[in-house]
Amino acid sequence: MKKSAIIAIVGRPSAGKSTLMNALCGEKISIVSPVPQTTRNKIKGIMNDEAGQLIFMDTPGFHNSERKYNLEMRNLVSESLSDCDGILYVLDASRPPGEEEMQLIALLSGQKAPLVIAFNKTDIASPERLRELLEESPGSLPPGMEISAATGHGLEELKQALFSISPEGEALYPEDYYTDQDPEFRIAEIIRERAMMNARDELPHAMYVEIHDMEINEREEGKIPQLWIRASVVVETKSQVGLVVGKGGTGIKEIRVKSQKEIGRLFPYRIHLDLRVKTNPKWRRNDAVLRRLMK
Ligand SMILES: Nc1nc2c(ncn2[C@@H]2O[C@H](COP(=O)(O)OP(=O)(O)OP(=O)(O)O)[C@@H](O)[C@H]2O)c(=O)[nH]1
Repeated sequence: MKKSAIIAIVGRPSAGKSTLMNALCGEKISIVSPVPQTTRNKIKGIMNDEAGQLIFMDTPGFHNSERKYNLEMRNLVSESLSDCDGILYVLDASRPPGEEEMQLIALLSGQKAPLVIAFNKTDIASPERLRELLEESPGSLPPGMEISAATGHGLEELKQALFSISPEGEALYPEDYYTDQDPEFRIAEIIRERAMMNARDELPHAMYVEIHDMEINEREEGKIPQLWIRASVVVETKSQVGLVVGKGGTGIKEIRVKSQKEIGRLFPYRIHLDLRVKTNPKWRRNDAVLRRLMK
């Protein structure tokens, strides 16, 4: 009998959860960025294997902070843990463990779901300090496995460990599904990722993408139809608009052209992206916007 499980991925911001999920699922599902805390949503990646199907819920980066934005994140982490069959805890071997790591370990020690622990980034650092930390923790935690999401080291063993904690069952999704995200969401994520790559230091967290309109236009016989998208990069202040637009509009043009190309790889259409930049001051303190972004 095959296995079937929902696995929540937990770990500090930038531990490499998104990179790992992409490596395991073989498709670009959750956005990857060198800036911490880019995963705002509960995104599912689906891995099909001879042994069965694992559905990953990529939880947001866990942050020990009282700010409203981060509190919403923590609630999401706890929510994800309560409706899963197993938990994959990813630790970053290249960073010293801080207060956040201690809190996560405490949170995970109290969970009912079986746990697999992975020390990531072992291509650049040794996980010895993290190993000691787990051994010292009062809860009974399983030993960590050494992996590198970047090089693929240890990923086969990790898959086996995940299947070993998974219950038997029928696959929940057809095998050719790799994500259940809707196209609008994927498009917004691609544009957001592009915009973040272009942005400077403080900007990324102050930005989200809104899709206003999408339309498929049939063209002449024999030509692929056009997918027309109207979207905005939304920032908090006027000065940030300038940063995104860039000198003579070069910044926003680059975001538009590169996003268009990437969206074109996902959908069987010729893509036309109409992209603007607008402001929505203080959106990070606005409950309605936060709820929509975290749906
Ligand atoms: N050297 C090395 N770098 C890695 C590895 N895995 C991830 N990274 C890098 O670490 C950074 C953060 O990776 P992400 O996958 O975005 O991390 P995350 O845990 O999903 O981050 P949040 O979305 O903020 O929670 C990126 O620059 C990755 O390229 C690894 O195994 N080795």
